[in-house]
Amino acid sequence: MEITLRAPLDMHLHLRDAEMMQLVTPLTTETFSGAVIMPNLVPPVTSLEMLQAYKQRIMANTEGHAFDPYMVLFFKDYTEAELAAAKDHMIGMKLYPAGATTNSEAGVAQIDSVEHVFKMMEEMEIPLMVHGETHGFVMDRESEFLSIYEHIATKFPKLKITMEHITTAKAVSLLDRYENLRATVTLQHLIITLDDVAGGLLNPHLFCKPIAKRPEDREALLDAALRAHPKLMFGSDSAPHPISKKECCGCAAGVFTAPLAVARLAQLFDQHGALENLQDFISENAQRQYGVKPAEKMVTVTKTPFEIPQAYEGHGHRVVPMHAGETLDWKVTSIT
Ligand SMILES: NC(=O)N[C@@H](CC(=O)O)C(=O)O
Ligand SMILES: [Zn+2]
Ligand SMILES: [Zn+2]
Repeated sequence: MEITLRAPLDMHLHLRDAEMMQLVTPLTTETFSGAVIMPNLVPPVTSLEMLQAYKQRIMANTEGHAFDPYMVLFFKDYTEAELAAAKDHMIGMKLYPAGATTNSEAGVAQIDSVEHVFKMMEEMEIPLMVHGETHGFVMDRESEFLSIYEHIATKFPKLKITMEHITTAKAVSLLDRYENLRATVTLQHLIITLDDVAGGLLNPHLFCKPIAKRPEDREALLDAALRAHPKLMFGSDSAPHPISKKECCGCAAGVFTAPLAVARLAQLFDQHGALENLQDFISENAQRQYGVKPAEKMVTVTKTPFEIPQAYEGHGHRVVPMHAGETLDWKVTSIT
């Protein structure tokens, strides 16, 4: 059994910089036609110059694969002139509540203090992407943030807002209530719950922000993905960290899934008899939501064993993927 996917897109991806970027970039550009490149570098991508230089560094590491990096500016209080200059070079701006996740210290402390930026973005048709978590109790952070999404969506009805990496049933239900809200969902949040992270022996390689939630949340996310809800897009949130930052005390948040994402999604959709909806979930929904026309790429995935390595190594780094050492039932077998 096999399926051929046209132009897979990853609408939420961390490629990092320097040696780590050199190691992980080809692992995405091989199987994806395009990806939304998150700007939480150190320091974050906060100017057109930084964004263009970062794009060039990425393009120097695609190993010749056809690939479009959809660049993103780290949200801050920009002037109208700065936004106007950057607009055609980016797919949107990413808002991080200060301190909510990895490298977000330069994020926004008071969201109601930046509404004038939302206004400009709405007028200039610049999409807003959001890491939607409060600083509350870890399991409630996303739910508590939903009223902020509702407030922004209502006050700025023409602003397109992406709820990044949603993890709760309540977030799924917002998609049908607000025209201008859409969302990405990761691979891991369709598969795991908090039990897989911390219910037995602690698994640092499944620790990410937002933390995986309850079985009923996973069910709602999976149901929406399997029926390719038109406002839900695949965004891996593949977030590599060096092994020394994961297997340690004070583990960094982030799950590395880029090299297995397409194969694992095919396995998941097949298990649930929904393979025919994978094309929409992994590409068409994003094309329609963002109006992007991705690079041509046909990726054939076959029901055949795929041994996931214990780690991906190179450029002085070692990164452990999700499902390390396991064998998947599906594998990418041809890319043209
Ligand atoms: N998801 C994560 O757990 N980590 C991401 C940041 C983010 O997307 O919140 C990272 O950059 O490592
Ligand atoms: Zn995030
Ligand atoms: Zn992320």
